[in-house]
Amino acid sequence: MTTILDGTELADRIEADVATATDRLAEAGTTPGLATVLMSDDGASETYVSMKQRTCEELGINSFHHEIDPDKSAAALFERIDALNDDPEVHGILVQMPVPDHVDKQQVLERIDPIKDVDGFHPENVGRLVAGNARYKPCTPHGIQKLMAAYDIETAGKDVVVIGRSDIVGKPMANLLIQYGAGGNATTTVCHSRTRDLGEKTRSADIVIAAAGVPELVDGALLSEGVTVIDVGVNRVDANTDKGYELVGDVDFESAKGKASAITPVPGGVGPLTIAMLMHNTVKAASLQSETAVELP
Ligand SMILES: Nc1nc(=O)c2c([nH]1)NC[C@@H]1CN(c3ccc(C(=O)N[C@@H](CCC(=O)O)C(=O)O)cc3)C=[N+]21
Repeated sequence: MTTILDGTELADRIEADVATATDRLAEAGTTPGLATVLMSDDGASETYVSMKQRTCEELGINSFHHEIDPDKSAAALFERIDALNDDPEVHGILVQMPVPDHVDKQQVLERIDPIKDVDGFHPENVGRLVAGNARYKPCTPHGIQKLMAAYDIETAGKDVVVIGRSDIVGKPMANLLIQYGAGGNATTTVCHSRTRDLGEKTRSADIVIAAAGVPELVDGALLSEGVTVIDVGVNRVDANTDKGYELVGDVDFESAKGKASAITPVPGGVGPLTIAMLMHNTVKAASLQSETAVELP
């Protein structure tokens, strides 16, 4: 029997608790606010940003959306970020990635006031995370930790293989996994496009976290019996559907399910948790900035 790890259900529960914390803060005079900034015409980015706005509204969080023409200069984006840094109603700022090639991503991340950096991508927050003193844990790795905890999937002493070394998922995920404490203490291997023999690594893993952005990279042949499989992929591949595409993970679900004791689906796995933890970080940001303590899930 393979357990399907239900991210949608857990995200709903986390969001209900975040909504309660939002109410407490609002009663104390601070309604949490999240600003999303989109500098892209990409359909997937538009979808994700609108999902974030909608979830804010459901939870009672103020949502402020800003679009910058992707043909504009980086200065246009920086000016907007500066204004949001100065806006007391905005507690969290998310600049949707990727930004256009002519905009230096690192400069964008460093421009955001670290206290408003609810993605946790500013070097100050990355440094805190690596030091074991995270302020805002990056949303996707944080969500994966919550999912494993909810299903009593132990990481301590386990062999975990992370596939992918992105700043958004792979690197922070590996950092959390090697830390002391709950959701950590794992023997962690980070694999990537230059890894010589991926299967050799993944077949000896207790937990495989696939975050390479390659559709169906991981199939049953790469896995051992009883493994836990976490699929971070959200790849849109052309298909004969209403939308003209189909959402495919980094894992070939059917063949992997044949080996796994537990596996996340796509959609309905990690994705919804990413959004839930963004809401969590936004309320934490409002709490820190208003110096009003609230209980968070
Ligand atoms: N600054 C920044 N922060 C991010 O957190 C960020 C980003 N940039 N750029 C892109 C990635 C991607 N991302 C997703 C969030 C939710 C789903 C999600 O909820 N997916 C649904 C399906 C959605 C659909 O139908 O397309 C699911 O998996 O069930 C997916 C992907 C956040 N990202």
